[in-house]
Formats: sequence, C-alpha cells, structure tokens
Amino acid sequence: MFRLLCKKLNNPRLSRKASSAPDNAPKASDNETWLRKLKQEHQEALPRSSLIGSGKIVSSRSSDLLTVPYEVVSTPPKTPYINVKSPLSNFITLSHLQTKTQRTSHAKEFVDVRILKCRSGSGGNGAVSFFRDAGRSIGPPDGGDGGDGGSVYIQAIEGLNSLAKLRTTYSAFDGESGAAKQLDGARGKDVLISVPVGTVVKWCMNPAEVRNAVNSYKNTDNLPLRRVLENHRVGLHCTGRFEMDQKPTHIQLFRDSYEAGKGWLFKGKDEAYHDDKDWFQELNEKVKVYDVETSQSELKGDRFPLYGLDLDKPTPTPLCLLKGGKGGLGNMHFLTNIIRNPRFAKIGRSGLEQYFMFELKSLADLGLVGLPNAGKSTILNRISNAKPRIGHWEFTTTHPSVGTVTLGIDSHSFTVADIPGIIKGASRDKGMGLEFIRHIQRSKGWVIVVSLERHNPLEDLNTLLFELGGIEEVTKKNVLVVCNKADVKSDDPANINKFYQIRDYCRAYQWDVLPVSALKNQNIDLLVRKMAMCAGMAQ
Ligand SMILES: Nc1nc2c(ncn2[C@@H]2O[C@H](COP(=O)(O)OP(=O)(O)OP(=O)(O)O)[C@@H](O)[C@H]2O)c(=O)[nH]1
Repeated sequence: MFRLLCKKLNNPRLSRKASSAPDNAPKASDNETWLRKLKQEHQEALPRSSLIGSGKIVSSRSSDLLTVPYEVVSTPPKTPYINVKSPLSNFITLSHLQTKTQRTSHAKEFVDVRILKCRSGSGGNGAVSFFRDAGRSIGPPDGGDGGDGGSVYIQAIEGLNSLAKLRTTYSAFDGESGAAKQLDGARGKDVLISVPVGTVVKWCMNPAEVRNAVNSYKNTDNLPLRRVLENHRVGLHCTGRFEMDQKPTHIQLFRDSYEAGKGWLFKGKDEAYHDDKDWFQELNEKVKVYDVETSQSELKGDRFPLYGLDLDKPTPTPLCLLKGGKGGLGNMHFLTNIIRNPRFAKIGRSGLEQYFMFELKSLADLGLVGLPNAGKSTILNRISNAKPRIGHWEFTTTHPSVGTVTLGIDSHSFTVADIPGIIKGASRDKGMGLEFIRHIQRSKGWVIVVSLERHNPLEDLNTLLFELGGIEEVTKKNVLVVCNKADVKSDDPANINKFYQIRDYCRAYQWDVLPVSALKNQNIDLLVRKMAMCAGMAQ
C-alpha cells in the first residue's frame, strides 16, 4: 500500500501539489470571491445564440464562383461571423477522391500533397474527492483539476524534401484526470508534424465525407469530377477585418464541447438530485460565466487562415495548429459557505479534430514548362547538378526535380524546377493535368520550352500559354522562351522560319527568345545567362 502511494506521488503523469493535508486547496472564502467576480465582470458575456459548425457542403451551385475564391453571404451584426461560401474544389484534391486504380503510378514515387487528420487532446476531468485522515472520515474537498489536452504543432525544417513520410493521422494525447489530495492531472503530450520548407497547409474537408457527397452529385450532374467540385460550395464561418470591407481572413473552427452550464460530473448523488437544489442552480449560474469565458478564449485561438499557412521559411519554433482542450475543475473549487460537500467537478473540454491539406510547393527560382518531349529534362541536366530522367517518349518526367545552376565561383546560384510535360487539355485534367503547377507557382520566372522539331511550335506555345492560365496569368512572371532542338534540320528554311515566327510573337510581350540545342550543347552558356536574368539574379 505504502509502495503504491509512493508510486502515485512520484508518477510524472500526476503533478504533486499537496503533502498529507489539503494546504493549497482554495478556501471557501477564496471560491466565493472568485465566483462573485465572475458574475460581476462578465455578466454581459453570457452565451449568444448557439452556432452551427463550419465546413458544411451546401449544395447550391454557381458558375460565377469559378473565378472568385469565396462569396460573402452574411456579415455582422446579422451574425457573429463573416459567413462565406467557397467552391468545394478549394478544400479537396482530385487525387483524394479517385479510387486507387485511377491514381497514376507517380503518386507512389513522389508525394507533394497529403490530407492529414489532426486531433488535439481533450482536457482531463476534475476529481471529486474529500480529505480524510485518522480524525476525520470526510474533510474538505481536495479533488484536483484535470490536465489540459495536448496540442498539435507544425514546424517547417530544412533537410526534408517530401511529404511521403507523414502519417495519415496525428493525435495529441488527452490530459489526465485530476486526483485526490489536490493532484492535478498531467498535461496530454503534444504532437509535432515536421514538414519541408515550402509546405502550404490549408484547412480542408474530410475526404470520405466529400467522396460520399460527390458520388451523389455526380449521378445527377453527370459532369466530370473537377466540374462537380467547382459547382458545389462549402459554407464557412470566418473571422476577419470587421470594420470597413468585412474581409474574411480566418476560418473559425468549433469544438464539440459542452455548452455553458453543462459538463458536470457527479459522484454519490446524481444530476437530477443536484438540479433540484437551489444552491446548485445558483452556483451553476455563476460557473456558466466561467464556461462562456473558456469557450470564448477557445474560439479566439481556434482559427485557421482562410488562404492557408505558407511555410516558405524554416519556422524556428513550432506553430500551434490545434490547441488541446482545457482540463476540468476539481471539486475543491466549489467549496463555499453554503456548499460544504461539493460532490461534483467539471469534465475536461474537448480537443479539436480537423483535416488539413499539406501541399509541397517547390521554392525554385525558375520553372521549366513545355509540352512532353520538348527537352526540358535535357536542358536541366545540361545546366545544373540535377539528374532528371530523359527519354524519347512522352512523360519521361513523372515528378518534379529541382536543379541548382551555379554561375561561377563568386557569383550567385539559382534553382530550376522541371515539371512533367503539359498537354492540350491539361487544365481539364488531361495527361497529368496541372497538379504539378504548384511547384512553379512561387517561381519568379517561367522558362517555356518549345521544340523546333515539331510541326508547328508557335501553336505549341499558344497551347502552353492557354493551359497555364492565359497571357494575363503568364505575364505575372518573368518569361523566357527557349526554342530547343535547333540542331534538327538546322539549315532547312522552313525550320528557321518556325523560330522567327516565335520570336515575332514574343516581341509583343517583350519576352526574350533563344534557340538552343540541349543535346548538342549549343547556345547553353547564353541560355544560363538569360535564365539568371529571368530569375532576377543578373542584369
Ligand atoms: N535532336 C535533339 N534532341 C533533343 C534535344 N534535347 C532533347 N532531345 C531529345 O528529346 C527527347 C526528350 O527529351 P527530354 O529531356 O526527356 O524531354 P522532356 O521535355 O523532359 O520530356 P517529358 O519528360 O515528357 O516532359 C530525348 O530523346 C532527348 O534526347 C535537342 O536539343 N536536340
């Protein structure tokens, strides 16, 4: 028995507060003051109308929404939040809705988007206990508080380059319950998700829920999956700039915790017994204020950026993604001049369970884009340390590779990302679609590679520009157009003419154009210099 007691007191899961007597327990007068203060200070903060949860699929459609990220549907003072609707396609990826057989094999080799379920721990329950010793069979209440639940943290660190090793679920631990002798329960253990620098984290929907909803829409809409996702919307409660333009900035997350005035844990006498007593009703009215205060501070912390969290630099300290629930109060807090034997305590507050989409966006200075077989990988191989796969068949490149180009011993270097070839219809998910575009979205410049070996390279260039979002989108970047395979029939006037057509076209946008032969190493030094300029590294 003695050993058991020692073990309990030394148990790191329980933090020791008391020796043999409840010397630290709040006195009845302390509790009275605390309860009185709650009532006085926060009378106006009593609960407002109960809120429906965020993140519900609302089945109304609107094709206008295809170009805007969200539509504000109601704002304060009508509601406490800026309520928005946004296309479902913003909160899921196509690959997470496809069956295993539909997914392309490259998904196994290179993982640049993951959906993870994250759960923070619930708080431990407060304890109902009374001090006992040889002289007293029942003394003052000494039930300790529950420990807070563990939180989910995220940190971007150098040295990682894929999301493949992430688990599908990250759960922090629940807080321990409080115990007799004023022992507070230990905090639940936190969990840390380490991701590569360049990861963007976005709030997203539960893929299983979306899959079910989408299957039913698909039958009635008879449209391709992407269109179905664009046509249906998700309703979100947001917070943001409430003043002038009511701009939503954060999604409000909600805990499945008890309402103010609920969440009691009874021992000996049940809830009905207590509900009948005026002294309990009176106490509960005051504790309700504490519940509201707790839930309001939860709401303040439980917010996630609407446009995601961009971890484009290493994070020196981990960032909290989901905070754990607060531990419940032990019965020692409910001793008052009237309530001498509180046989009740508070249960711990719930943690949060949410889904997040992790997208790895390369930080390369330049992106190489072109139709399959244009020679992008050969160029990258020629100019950098990267060793991408090269082949004379289409789609040799199945995942992005990044190479570093060094200009000289005392000059800067820049990075170039090669992504799989883009084909006509890629923006409608043909070939490998535009899934890999995220890797060049952050790049300062795009190097568009066309092959002079093709029948109509100018038409190829137009196809690429269209699939990349049109001239307006492309001109947001520095652009360099590279006409590769200039060695093929190099003295044929028809081939030379193909180059001139492209050069004349590019002049209108003041884009630099250069004929090269990656295979024969022709014009490569000049190409590197022009690429450096495109990356903003040289004049
Ligand atoms: N004649 C000639 N052939 C080239 C040149 N550059 C590349 N090739 C060839 O073109 C074929 C395709 O080259 P890749 O570098 O794999 O082309 P890619 O654009 O990366 O192709 P995807 O992986 O399909 O996107 C290979 O057989 C290369 O040897 C060039 O300058 N001249």
